[in-house]
Amino acid sequence: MTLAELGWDEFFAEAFAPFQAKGWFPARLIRETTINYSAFVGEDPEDVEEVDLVLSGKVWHDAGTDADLPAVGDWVAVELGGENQDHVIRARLPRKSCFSRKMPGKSVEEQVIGANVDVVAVVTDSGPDHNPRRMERYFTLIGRAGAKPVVLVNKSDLFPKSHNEACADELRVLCPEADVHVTSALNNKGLDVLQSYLKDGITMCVVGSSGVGKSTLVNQLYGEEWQFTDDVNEVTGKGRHTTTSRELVPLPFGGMLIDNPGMREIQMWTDEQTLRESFADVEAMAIECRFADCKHGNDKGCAIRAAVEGGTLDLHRLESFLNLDDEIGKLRKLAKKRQMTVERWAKRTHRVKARNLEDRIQLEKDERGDL
Ligand SMILES: Nc1nc2c(ncn2[C@@H]2O[C@H](COP(=O)(O)OP(=O)(O)OP(=O)(O)O)[C@@H](O)[C@H]2O)c(=O)[nH]1
Ligand SMILES: [Zn+2]
Repeated sequence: MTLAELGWDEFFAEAFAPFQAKGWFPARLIRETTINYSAFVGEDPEDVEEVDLVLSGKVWHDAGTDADLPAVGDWVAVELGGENQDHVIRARLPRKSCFSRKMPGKSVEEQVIGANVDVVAVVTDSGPDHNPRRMERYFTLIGRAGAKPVVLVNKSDLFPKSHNEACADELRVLCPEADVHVTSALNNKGLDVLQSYLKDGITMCVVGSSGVGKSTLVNQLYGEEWQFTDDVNEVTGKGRHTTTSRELVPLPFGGMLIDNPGMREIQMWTDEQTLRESFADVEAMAIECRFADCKHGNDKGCAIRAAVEGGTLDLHRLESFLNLDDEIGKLRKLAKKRQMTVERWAKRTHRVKARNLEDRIQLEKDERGDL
């Protein structure tokens, strides 16, 4: 494989020029674990080689936030170590694009899902997963990343053609920049369009709710079972996935895919605003209630209760609406807990990553303010 096939171009070559003078090599990060990174290093630009890397204390130290740290998809400058020496990431090159999300809650902490991502494919279906509001959130993330949005309305075999098309049209209106395709990953139908995006040097992320068919699709593209496993847990009877690290995988016919467990979490993020928005229809009904302070209980002239009695509003939905404040409280707690876990995790990985002795010594010096 060549550097160019990995996406190396003039933009990165120019950014790399000062590091070349130091005898370092360009590399693209393909995997990130809690202890180190793996990358394809272009010591020979026409024949890259996979190596493990550690992060230099300087890069770690200079990173103002987690989002500044090298992430899967990043191009970095690497100093190759001799025998029994670590190969060290000396610098991260600027990103052309960065697919990231904000942590839920009030925090402004940014979490990088993949760096230098060209195309983000959102997998959904025209049935239970169809949710224009959630799709809007995806489109916002993708737009901010500077990537091309592609939507796959999957599981087309399960729904009538007209239904799939209506759903696709709705999404096209929602995001005119997006290419929307109807697919059936299970039957390998419509997936050939993806190959028109996956050219040499192009990196794609596949995101979407659990169970919409992302792994099925990726396996179809890859032509064989990739790192996704689908063993069925004997106790729960449910399939489970063993993908634990972030990974960039070159595809046999060109292009690359980034898989990232973080992407699987996107569908779980909800925030107060989304929760409120999802009850917009009920809130609109409340305007029709006779009294402005209607509690939608036994109050006279309550439009919401009338809707429940008339069968146009589900009772469960009304109950959830009445519990909205509770729900928001729970959400805030959850977001806080999740954020604390992430922060703790990030601190730990920082420490572990600077495990290269020389870097640690430098780091301690830096921290003491020595020269
Ligand atoms: N009928 C039908 N079933 C599909 C299709 N694509 C995937 N499935 C099935 O949907 C189920 C979930 O598919 P996965 O590929 O594991 O879904 P996923 O998006 O990777 O799910 P997570 O790993 O939980 O995020 C499996 O039983 C698939 O066989 C499709 O196009 N049609
Ligand atoms: Zn009311």
